[in-house]
Amino acid sequence: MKVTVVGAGAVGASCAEYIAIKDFASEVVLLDIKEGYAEGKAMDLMQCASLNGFDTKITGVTNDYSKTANSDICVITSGIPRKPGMTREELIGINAGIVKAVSNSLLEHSPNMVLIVVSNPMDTMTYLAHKSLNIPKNRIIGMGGALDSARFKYRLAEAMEAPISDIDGMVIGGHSDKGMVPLTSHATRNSIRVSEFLSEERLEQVAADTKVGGATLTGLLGTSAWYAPGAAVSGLVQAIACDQKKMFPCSTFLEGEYGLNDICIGVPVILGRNGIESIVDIPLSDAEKAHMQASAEGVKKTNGLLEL
Ligand SMILES: NC(=O)C1=CN([C@@H]2O[C@H](COP(=O)(O)OP(=O)(O)OC[C@H]3O[C@@H](n4cnc5c(N)ncnc54)[C@H](O)[C@@H]3O)[C@@H](O)[C@H]2O)C=CC1
Ligand SMILES: O=C([O-])CC(=O)C(=O)O
Repeated sequence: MKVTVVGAGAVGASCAEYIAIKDFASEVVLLDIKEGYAEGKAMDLMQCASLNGFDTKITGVTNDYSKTANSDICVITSGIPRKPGMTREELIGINAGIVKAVSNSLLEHSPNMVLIVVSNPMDTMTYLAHKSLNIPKNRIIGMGGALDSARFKYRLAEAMEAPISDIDGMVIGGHSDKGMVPLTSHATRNSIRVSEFLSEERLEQVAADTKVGGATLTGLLGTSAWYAPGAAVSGLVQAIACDQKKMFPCSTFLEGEYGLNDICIGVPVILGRNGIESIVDIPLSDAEKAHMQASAEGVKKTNGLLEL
């Protein structure tokens, strides 16, 4: 199983590290445009192998796509991250060109790849990949919901003073400060609805904190987060590589599902060897449906800025 990660920056390197530590891939190729950077990150990570006990071979290359040839899974993390006070949508001007060029180069060398798009604004970058590559939609996946759901569970556990392993919950919708739809009515602690433990006001606060999870970290760090993003990507890569048929909310091209068309946005999907094996239709409350609709309008507005 060969995995390529483009962008050896904060998220790309974190993702490569988690993939290696989980030890399910034979090879990870890190590619970056900055001379020597991916080679350096790969060497540093390989020097963790004997310490962390993995056999995954990590190599780094400077913009040489021939070394990515025949990858089963490719991940795009290349592009600029936001700074405090910015929205993800403001990154479109620089990142759209990068994502378009990188996704085309990847496809040229790995015609059967499953592609995971991470660069922001992620739903729009996933849509851009879908429009530019002309490959089956099940092979293009945007990562956002897996991370947002992890942050939702973190906030729920914090509010309940419970261990995170007790909590289950999911965030769908656009991966943006306003567009996320935390599915509070479906969230549970050991199968008991969270509304049994927390007041409506506290649950609203949990949802609000979840939605600005990325912005909060950007304010603290001066750039956006990388540990949980890297871990979330590695979870998707593992589900595909190991054909796990696990459910994650991911950005995928919709054709009528959830009443939406011609958009990539986060919905629950089953991930396996074919990428998106199926889209899962779950019942939403009227409020959740309205949030999803508003979220889709926001994503479509950003998509409108693309030169397709
Ligand atoms: N979807 C999600 O949940 C998340 C998305 N992100 C996004 O991921 C992206 C990367 O974030 P970081 O890793 O923190 O940024 P970073 O600046 O640490 O790394 C980005 C890397 O991309 C490289 N790069 C730029 N243009 C390239 C090209 N044409 N080809 C190959 N490499 C190129 C840069 O040299 C740099 O090393 C950002 O757009 C950020 O907003 C970050 C976290 C979560
Ligand atoms: O906040 C950002 O810009 C990066 C990101 O998407 C996240 O961490 O959720």
